[in-house]
Amino acid sequence: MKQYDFEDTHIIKLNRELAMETENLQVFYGKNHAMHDASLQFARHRITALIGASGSGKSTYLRCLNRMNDRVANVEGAIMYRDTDINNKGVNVYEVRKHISMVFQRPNPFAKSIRDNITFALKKNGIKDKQVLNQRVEESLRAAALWDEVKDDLDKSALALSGGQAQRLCIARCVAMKPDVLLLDEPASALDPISTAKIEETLQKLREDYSIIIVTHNMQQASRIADYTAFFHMGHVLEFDKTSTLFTTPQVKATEDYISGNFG
Ligand SMILES: Nc1ncnc2c1ncn2[C@@H]1O[C@H](COP(=O)(O)OP(=O)(O)OP(=O)(O)O)[C@@H](O)[C@H]1O
Repeated sequence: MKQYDFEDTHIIKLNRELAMETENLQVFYGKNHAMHDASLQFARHRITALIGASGSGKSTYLRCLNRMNDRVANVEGAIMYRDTDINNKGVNVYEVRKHISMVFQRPNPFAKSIRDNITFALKKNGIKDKQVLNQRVEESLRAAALWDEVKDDLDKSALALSGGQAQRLCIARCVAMKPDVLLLDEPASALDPISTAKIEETLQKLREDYSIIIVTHNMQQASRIADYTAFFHMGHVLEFDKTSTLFTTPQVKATEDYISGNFG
């Protein structure tokens, strides 16, 4: 693999309302220093894509943002959300995840009905009123662009859905809890192009109400949907800019090589 200067970086600061930001985030898996000094800002109600080669640390970074790495890694530095450093060990992780919610690469619906997939967490959080629950089911399925396809099958098993529908159900399940930030780890990589297009459309609509951070291997996807893009390389964030700028006039050699396919 080509060697790049990790000091050669271009990270813009955002002059707008932030959803969250990290300051000097470091991640260690035992002795493996997997993320170095990552300082990034995420704009509110915008989509930010995290791109980079396999093993560059995108998922490691994303998982820190709602404390999913707690049991597997040592995470240092600040993760600021609404004036609170949520990397502080005293912070209630379950509360954090109500605000900052994660959708995984493989759709993972519960072996329950479509309706129960959505209402499960709501009920656990004390919402019992049937009318409120029904309303939340419809709202979140609509937000995830799934309502029209499943409205007559709400009591059927979620396991009968196609991969693309199941992934949109997982998005609806997150949205039902009304989080602030949605983290998505390659949500379309296991899906066919039509389902991928639906997910992209869904994310673009969701941007009106949510701040979205998405890991993707697919540079076309990043350029289609993301307002901002961060380029990761070997555990370093080397470039962060508006997506259109990063893809047309990258400032860092490693980014330029990566997006032009001249990498590795
Ligand atoms: N749970 C873990 N335990 C130990 N090491 C890990 C763990 N998860 C990731 N790593 C290591 O951290 C580094 C970054 O991996 P990570 O999965 O974050 O990269 P990535 O850019 O998301 O890759 P991919 O695109 O293949 O998912 C790699 O060296 C990987 O081996």
